[in-house]
Amino acid sequence: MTTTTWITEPGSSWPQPAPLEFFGFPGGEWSIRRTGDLDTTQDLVVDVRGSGTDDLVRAGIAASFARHAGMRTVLLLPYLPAARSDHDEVMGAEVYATLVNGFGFDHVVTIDPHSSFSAGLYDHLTIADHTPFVTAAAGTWQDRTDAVSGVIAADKSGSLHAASIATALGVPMFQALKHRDPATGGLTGFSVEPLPASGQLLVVDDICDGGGTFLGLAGVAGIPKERLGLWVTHGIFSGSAATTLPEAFSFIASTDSVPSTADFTHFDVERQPLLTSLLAAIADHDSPKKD
Ligand SMILES: O=P(O)(O)OC[C@H]1O[C@@H](O)[C@H](O)[C@@H]1O
Repeated sequence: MTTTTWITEPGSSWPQPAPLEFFGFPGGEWSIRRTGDLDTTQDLVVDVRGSGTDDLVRAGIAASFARHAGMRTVLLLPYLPAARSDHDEVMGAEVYATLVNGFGFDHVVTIDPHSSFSAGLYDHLTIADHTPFVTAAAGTWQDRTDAVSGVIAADKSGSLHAASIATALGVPMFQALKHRDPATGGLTGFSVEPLPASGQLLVVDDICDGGGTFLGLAGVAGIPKERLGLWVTHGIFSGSAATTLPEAFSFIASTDSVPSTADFTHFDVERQPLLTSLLAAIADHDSPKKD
């Protein structure tokens, strides 16, 4: 279970655990109860990591409780469920957004959504900036090794985001391409622009699932793994990714948006905690704009 409840002063990025607990009825339904005094002048923040259906339903239960208690409600949903299912016959992105919208949160906060289409399906959505996380990760990596000399966009759809990261780091961006068969999920047709002969190269993308995108890219890049790093905002790392990715990348960094169970034996994945930044995005949203 990844659903956590917090209370915050409106506008604060420093939450306290909410005196609430979820419990299940014998029939399988979720509910919530107080475990102490609850200050209902504060915001109730519900924090869901990953896309577990029970976690999402618990979030809805918490929102209902808080609304009836007169509290403002905030949902932290850093990984938008099924955001990649935004163009096929099955539009999972719509289904999850409809579910979450039905919970009636006053604010929903995410980070690095897969597409503007998927993000646009959500009511009251604030998108936190993931750039500082990527630049911090790049800084950590180059402190240990050599200067980052370029950012690689893992595919066409990620090129705008990768370009903004390259700008933030003051380095050029290089475009990689791939083709995914929608029927099988199989990947073919990898290519990448000519890459610099020295310096560290950081591949930047929103999601790593099974890692095929990044292994295919590393294969055509022909760059030794000591010079190749990977940033993904949402690190699922499914299947064999935890063993195959470290064979191609010497540095892998992500956030804690998804409760990945990947076993990166003998390899440290830098996972940057999101909580305070997601809350800060709400505080920024709330504060009056200065001219
Ligand atoms: O190749 P894997 O890791 O399975 O999938 C991740 C890729 O699939 C895309 O939708 C994501 O944006 C990313 O480029």
